[in-house]
Amino acid sequence: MTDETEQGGPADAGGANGTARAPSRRSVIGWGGAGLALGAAVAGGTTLALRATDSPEPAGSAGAAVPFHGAHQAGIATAVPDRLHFAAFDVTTENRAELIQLLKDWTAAASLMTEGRAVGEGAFGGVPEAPPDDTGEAAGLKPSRLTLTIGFGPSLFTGDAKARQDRFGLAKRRPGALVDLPKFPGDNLDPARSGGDLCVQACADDPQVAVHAIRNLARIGFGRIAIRWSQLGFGKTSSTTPDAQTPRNLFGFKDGTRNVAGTDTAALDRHVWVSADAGPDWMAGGSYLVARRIAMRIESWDRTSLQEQEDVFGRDKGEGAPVGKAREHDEPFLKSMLPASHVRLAHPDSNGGARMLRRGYSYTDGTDGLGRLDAGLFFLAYQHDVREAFIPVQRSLSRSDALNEYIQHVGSAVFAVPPGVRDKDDWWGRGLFS
Ligand SMILES: C=CC1=C(C)c2cc3[nH]c(cc4nc(cc5[nH]c(cc1n2)c(C)c5CCC(=O)O)C(CCC(=O)O)=C4C)c(C)c3C=C
Ligand SMILES: [Fe+2]
Repeated sequence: MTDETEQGGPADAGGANGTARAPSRRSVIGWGGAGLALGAAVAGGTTLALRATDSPEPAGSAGAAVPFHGAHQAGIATAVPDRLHFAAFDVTTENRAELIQLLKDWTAAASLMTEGRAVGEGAFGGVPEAPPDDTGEAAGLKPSRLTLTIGFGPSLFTGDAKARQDRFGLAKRRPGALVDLPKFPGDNLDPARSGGDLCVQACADDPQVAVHAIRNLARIGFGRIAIRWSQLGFGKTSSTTPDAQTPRNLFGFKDGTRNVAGTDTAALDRHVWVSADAGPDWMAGGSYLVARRIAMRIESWDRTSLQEQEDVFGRDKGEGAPVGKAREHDEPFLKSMLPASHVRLAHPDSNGGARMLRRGYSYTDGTDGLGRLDAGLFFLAYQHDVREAFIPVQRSLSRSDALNEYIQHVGSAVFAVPPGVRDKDDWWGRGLFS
């Protein structure tokens, strides 16, 4: 497992999902302007030569690269960069071989982009008659700790919405844990912001790097997939690095205080990674992701007294300490909190020990027609089984949480997130299709 700090990871670049040094995209594209030279460099392992000629930033900087290959996909337990572009896709081809080829093409592109390299033969200097392989807007930008994480939605295993046939022969391979989420009280889900056959989570320090990654994957998939919905996020609301300062959500509270840490291998094994005996084989080392777009009623909240705000969460607003305690990381005493307080209801002791790794982001999409901020939390949580974590916790929150007066769930999706891509011969989803 990674041993990262919020600023980056170990100084060596070799470990699985650690943070590595990498060149700027401009320098690679400069080399790769000769097209074939870049292809050869990437395929033939002249990575070191490319790195040596560049002047990489120190490994701890925001410009560093996070290794793409490893036992687990990067973007789960790795440090959370500040920007997100999340996309859910519908698979439009009905052809299994085309879907497999897409996943191979995506893997190759993702591996390059996370290293700070351009897709294929780059954005410039190629054949004038053809569109360039890369769209170019990330040229000259650092890798920015870009992580790309793929997931497979329930609908991939059951066919398209109209016919419900088994398009890709995957029905028997659907994990028991990949259940459709139930409707919870208060849900006001927009189908146009929900579901998806595939998802890709792009996290990076630079929003342009994250957007470039999703844009290029969508472009590569043209004719085989179509974007169903996507979500931009900023200001991570939970970190996986407890030694760093806890970020604040749009209600002004520290969020992620008691999150699963990316360095806590025991908690990750127990609560986040799918174990080998849980089945199916192809999910061992993977995880299940729940994504919820949760609108936050900012104006109502801003007119609420400080006391009420603190009662809602069961923590104080400044320090983030639980009720009756002085420091943020003091152990909460649940009975001293109001029964409807968010932390009391969400705490593992109220949910049979259930935990999940949260790595959500704030979002704002301007204002609605009534002058209210269209803003909220894009909640992302990884767990080994949604039936044991998100579903029971959300069932309890949706019934009783005092926070419900100020929030509404408006989008929802669940995905099986396979284990990591082991090496350059491996590809996203190989286990599922083998
Ligand atoms: C179903 C899971 C959860 C949803 C949905 C959810 C929404 C949500 N949460 C906040 C703000 C905070 N949540 C905090 C703690 C917390 N929340 C969940 C789960 C869900 N939250 C858990 C499991 C926990 C940890 C409980 C514990 O172990 O004590 C906190 C407190 C700080 C912290 O520990 O992270 C805040 C603040 C918002 C605003 C929100 C929806 C918009
Ligand atoms: Fe919460």
